[in-house]
Amino acid sequence: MSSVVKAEKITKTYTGKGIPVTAVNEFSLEVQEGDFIAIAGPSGSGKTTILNMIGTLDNPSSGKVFIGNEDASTLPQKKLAELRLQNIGFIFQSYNLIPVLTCQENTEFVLLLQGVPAAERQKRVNEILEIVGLGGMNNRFPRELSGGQQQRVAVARAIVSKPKLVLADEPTANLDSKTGQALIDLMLQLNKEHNVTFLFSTHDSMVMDAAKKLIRLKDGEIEKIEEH
Ligand SMILES: Nc1ncnc2c1ncn2[C@@H]1O[C@H](COP(=O)(O)OP(=O)(O)OP(=O)(O)O)[C@@H](O)[C@H]1O
Repeated sequence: MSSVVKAEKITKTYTGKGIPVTAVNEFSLEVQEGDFIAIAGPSGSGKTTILNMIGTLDNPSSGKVFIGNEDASTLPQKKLAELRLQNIGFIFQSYNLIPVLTCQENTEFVLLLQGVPAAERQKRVNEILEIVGLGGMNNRFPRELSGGQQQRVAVARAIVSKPKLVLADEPTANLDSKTGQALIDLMLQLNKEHNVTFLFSTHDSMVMDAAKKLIRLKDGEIEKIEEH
């Protein structure tokens, strides 16, 4: 199995005005193709900080992140942005849909950035909206969708470019338990049938139960790893 991303003893220390805060301390993880991993821990334990560093949205204070075999710290910004665009899909807790764009436009945004031609974009968007259960809703705006449907658009947008890895920061946090379970089932299906690799942060016991590997975090450090 090949390594999708690897974190090697990544540490993040925030040095604001007061005392420096070490949010994450020497966290290491290798994510392999096909993994379905959750990072769980109390509020403030460093989950989001870890995902941001693994997604190369934020730099570690020390330690290294590898995307495939590339050491992210040695790459120029432009190359890093390209590598991120080609390899990683993001699902944020707050959906982060663009309100003035329709489902179709929100979903195809990454494909536009990748220079995929219009006909191919249309085909892929239709396919993916069907997969996430939003077939035919291409022209709806986010405000015309429920929270669960908006989260599905966020999932569609994250997977439409067929990234190697999807990073999902508390994807079920704003959903009721039924909608949350449906979203987990969808991600499990994508993992099984389309070999999409997932790394979550979560407080949600349903996500923890679904995870094949569960990393319990405490005060920025790994407390325990459970394999299911
Ligand atoms: N930009 C920042 N500046 C200073 N401290 C920060 C910053 N971002 C996060 N922190 C601190 O780092 C620690 C870890 O935060 P992080 O958001 O990663 O936790 P989390 O586990 O994702 O929490 P939650 O479950 O509440 O989202 C917290 O103590 C937080 O206050």
